Amino acid sequence: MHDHPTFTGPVHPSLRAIEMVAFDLDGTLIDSVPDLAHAIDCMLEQEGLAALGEARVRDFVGNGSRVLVERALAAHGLATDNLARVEQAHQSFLAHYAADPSSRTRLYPGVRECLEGLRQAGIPLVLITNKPEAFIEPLLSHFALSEHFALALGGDSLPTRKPDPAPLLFAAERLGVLPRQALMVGDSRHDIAAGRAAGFRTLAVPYGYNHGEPISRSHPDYLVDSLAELVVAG
Ligand SMILES: O=C(O)COP(=O)(O)O
Ligand SMILES: [Mg+2]
Repeated sequence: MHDHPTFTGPVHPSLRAIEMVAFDLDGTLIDSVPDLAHAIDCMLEQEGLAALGEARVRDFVGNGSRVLVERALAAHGLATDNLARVEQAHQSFLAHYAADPSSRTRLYPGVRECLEGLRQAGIPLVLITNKPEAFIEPLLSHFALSEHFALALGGDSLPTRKPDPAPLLFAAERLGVLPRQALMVGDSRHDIAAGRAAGFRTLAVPYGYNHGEPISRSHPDYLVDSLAELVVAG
């Protein structure tokens, strides 16, 4: 077990006996909805549909890019069983998002301190997002966070994504850590469900995207207002 020698204060109880921390990305580390909503609205404009804006799009985030696009089309009353139309809209969204995934996106307060503190304590970190893998590296490098993660998995890296536990179990096995020695940190019920199904401990932040519902309803093992609470004296 690590002895967490460089923490400035007491170790947060969620980290006791933890040998790997898995972080969600959107809504946990980064407030990405402004860029996601912009790309959705550009896609909608191309499809001859009205923009939805950040407040609407925020509640659609959490199950990957294709479901995000389906929800945006459904908000306009369009059936999502028209696969060709969904595919075209998805490709349009991906192209718009790829053109600018970060200029309106911000790191949440406490994130950098948390990642740096955990790294200094020698705890390996992994990133497990439902967003397509292609966007992970551009975003992490934009915020100079790439070096913190031993492994990063996207929603299309494996056959299944959160709330399925497969990416969490894959990461634990890759790092040689038992599920009960791992902590899943996220903002959505899909993170908590995946963490629980994988046998990880779970910790939630309340400020992200959870389809408009309080994350406390998912009964995470821990809830913190800021990730800084993991590494500073409380
Ligand atoms: O892309 C999404 O739907 C959500 O991504 P996340 O898993 O990083 O929150
Ligand atoms: Mg999230």
